[in-house]
Amino acid sequence: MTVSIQISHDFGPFRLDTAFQAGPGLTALFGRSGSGKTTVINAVAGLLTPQQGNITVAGRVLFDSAAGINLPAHKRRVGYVFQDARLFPHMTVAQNLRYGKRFNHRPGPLPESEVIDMLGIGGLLSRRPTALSGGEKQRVAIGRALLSAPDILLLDEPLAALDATRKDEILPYLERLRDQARLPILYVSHAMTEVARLANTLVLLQDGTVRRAGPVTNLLSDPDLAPLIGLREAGSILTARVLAHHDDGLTELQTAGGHLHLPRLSAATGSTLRIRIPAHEVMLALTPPQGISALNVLPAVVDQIREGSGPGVLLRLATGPDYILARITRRSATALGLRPGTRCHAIVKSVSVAQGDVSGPDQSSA
Ligand SMILES: Nc1ncnc2c1ncn2[C@@H]1O[C@H](COP(=O)(O)OP(=O)(O)OP(=O)(O)O)[C@@H](O)[C@H]1O
Repeated sequence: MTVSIQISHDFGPFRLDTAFQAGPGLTALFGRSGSGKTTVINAVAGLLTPQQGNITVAGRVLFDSAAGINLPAHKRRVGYVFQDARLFPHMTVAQNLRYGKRFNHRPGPLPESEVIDMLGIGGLLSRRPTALSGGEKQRVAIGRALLSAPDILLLDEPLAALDATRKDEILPYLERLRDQARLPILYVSHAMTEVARLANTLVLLQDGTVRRAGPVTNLLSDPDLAPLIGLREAGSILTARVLAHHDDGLTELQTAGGHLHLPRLSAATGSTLRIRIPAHEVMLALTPPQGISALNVLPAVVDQIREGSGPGVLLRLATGPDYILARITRRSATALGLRPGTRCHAIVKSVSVAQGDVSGPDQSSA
């Protein structure tokens, strides 16, 4: 494993007791405010010395309390990007980027020209930070971190200070970073939409401990974890391939469980996409629905049912080898007689789309 973390620290009222491993690609640390996400990445960066534990990144031991190893922050080879970009205001973008290279003589994961290209900051090089939007500042901060030749990137809610439009603007750059940077990324967030779009691996933190860690697809389709993720945000992600762009303005996607039709997408035929199906956007029918306007109906088998204390139930449905989550009322589940093994049809009312495979290009060989 590329990253291995096992740390304990007692702050008095709050105790962190966290262990997880992460492979290449983007690992999201997700949890409510105060669950310990920033404390974990501060420990990796060397900004906090845990009372006990060990941290290894790309084969280098950064911290091992038993062996008395505690590398200082500047020797850890971490690139840290904070919520606010923290660029040097008196320097141009080019000088800020070069600053990243100042303290190391090793080649970075990507050459400078590729970093500039990947982050789309070539046109900004002579500007000062005051002349940049929030999203542009964050892209420069990521570039500066990458050029310091890190073994790992730590991103602490890099979109938190941006409005919705700026967030949408920067997300495709983060997808490219995930797919092209060739180094592990720990990404702190409490926004499930970002996590679903970007993560390969998910670490769910609750009160300082890891509730679950694993591939994002598995965790997001687990009904037992939905209350922790947030019932309104619950939903599964799948990989889909663009099959065709039709003349009537629809794009046809192939998932392992069947075909979906969405309003025209710009992605090329044959490309792979990551799609998210929110649980509350799925309806169920026992027979193939007829006479309805919904285009997207997948044959499914009920795999798991989770009842909560409210009026809703969560169902995990197998659609081929994939799983999707559906949230319907307990009354409907009873009326339809749903139980594990029931064959049904999932009517998918809306789907959101992002670039990239759910497993990530690096994970296939992991
Ligand atoms: N130096 C410290 N001294 C005492 N308590 C601390 C210290 N650093 C963090 N904590 C406590 O540890 C807990 C976890 O904080 P942390 O910032 O890691 O949470 P988080 O999940 O990143 O939250 P948020 O999403 O709000 O940023 C909090 O209760 C915080 O008050």
